[in-house]
Amino acid sequence: MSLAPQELENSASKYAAEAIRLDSQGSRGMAIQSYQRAIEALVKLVQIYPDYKLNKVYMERANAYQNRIKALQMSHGLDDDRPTPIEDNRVEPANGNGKGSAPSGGSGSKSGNVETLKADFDDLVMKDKPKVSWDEVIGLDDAKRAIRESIVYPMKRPDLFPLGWPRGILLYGPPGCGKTLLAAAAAAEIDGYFINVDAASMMSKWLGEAEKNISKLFTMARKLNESEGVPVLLFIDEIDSLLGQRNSEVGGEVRVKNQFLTEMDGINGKSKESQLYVIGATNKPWSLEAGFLRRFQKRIYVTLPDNASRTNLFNQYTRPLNTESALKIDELAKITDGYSASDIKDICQSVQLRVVNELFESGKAMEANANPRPVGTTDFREILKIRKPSVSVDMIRAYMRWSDQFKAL
Ligand SMILES: Nc1ncnc2c1ncn2[C@@H]1O[C@H](COP(=O)(O)OP(=O)(O)OP(=O)(O)O)[C@@H](O)[C@H]1O
Repeated sequence: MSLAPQELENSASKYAAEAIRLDSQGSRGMAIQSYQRAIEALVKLVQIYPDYKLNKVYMERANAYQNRIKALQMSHGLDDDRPTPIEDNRVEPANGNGKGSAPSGGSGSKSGNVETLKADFDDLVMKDKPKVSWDEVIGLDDAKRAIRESIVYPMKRPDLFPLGWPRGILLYGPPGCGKTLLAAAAAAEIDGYFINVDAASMMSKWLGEAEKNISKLFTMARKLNESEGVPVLLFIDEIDSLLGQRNSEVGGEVRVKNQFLTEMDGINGKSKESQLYVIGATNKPWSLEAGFLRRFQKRIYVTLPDNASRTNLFNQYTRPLNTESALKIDELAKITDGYSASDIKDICQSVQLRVVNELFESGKAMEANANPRPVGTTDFREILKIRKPSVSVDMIRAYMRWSDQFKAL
């Protein structure tokens, strides 16, 4: 999660803690105001980032605060002097600032019987059998080979690996270059389960103790592997946030980190029968410390696409579009040096939107058989004027420097 949502989340959490404190002191009016602010921050978060994995949790919290406001208003109408009790059925605010309990509605209120809310850990964990083929992952030949060598071959012929093989793989590099796709393709090739979690959500204040989440996650992956007898690939995105400054609790980071290292040791020390792999992904490899890196014996740089890959990406993402026959894909590849694969996908989408908008603006969109005109090289040039690469040259230099020192294929 980038900075802005983190700030919103922090502010929601701050208002909620304040509301609960005021509530427990019987300051009804002020508590209501703070609950209201917490709700506003949560709702904003969900609106701005509609796909974020924690949204369900946020909405549940917002509903709980809303119910508490109703309960407070109701009891206010009934009896001015008696504060609504909130002692019963308390819910610890997840991990957060630990300043108080989440509202329960309390036995004294008529309508505010808010259920005990537990953020649902399972909501964060997407378990899937992906159908991504290696061909869909454009370029990245070194990364594909390294993943095949460490996951696919040992899977197929474990007898050829008497000394064991690595179970931890780190994919690092700029955002939007295919880390997730690569991991999904590996899971597809071995016909395994792909568990996709993002470490930043696991560290969220709203989800209970982060180290317990880590332990639940590994237990779940182990059980799945043992019970179904199929390989399990645990993909942990933004793995650097396990070390992060987000956990405000003193000592929290250390416990999370230690829990993770212990779990990784468990996996690396496993017998040949175990088919559990951990692929960690990060855009900030430099924030990982030595203990972490040691557990990922393979460290693979997932780079920006080169010229040939950009050509293939443009081919892939313009295929479903109606393009002019003279579309110069080679030129597009040349002028997009420095753009990520996901930038290129976005650019193709923007070009299509441009011609669709044109059609609507012409007033003809709803006429029978009305279609946008084909997209051409000029459309791409126009979009590129206003769409800069999402990764800076300085960032790329930083990845290369880090690679020189820590890459391990
Ligand atoms: N190498 C690639 N080949 C084809 N499409 C790609 C490639 N890399 C990225 N894309 C497109 O961009 C989208 C985002 O890429 P993906 O999520 O795999 O990147 P990532 O490196 O994991 O990024 P992040 O660091 O932001 O998680 C993909 O769903 C895919 O559509």
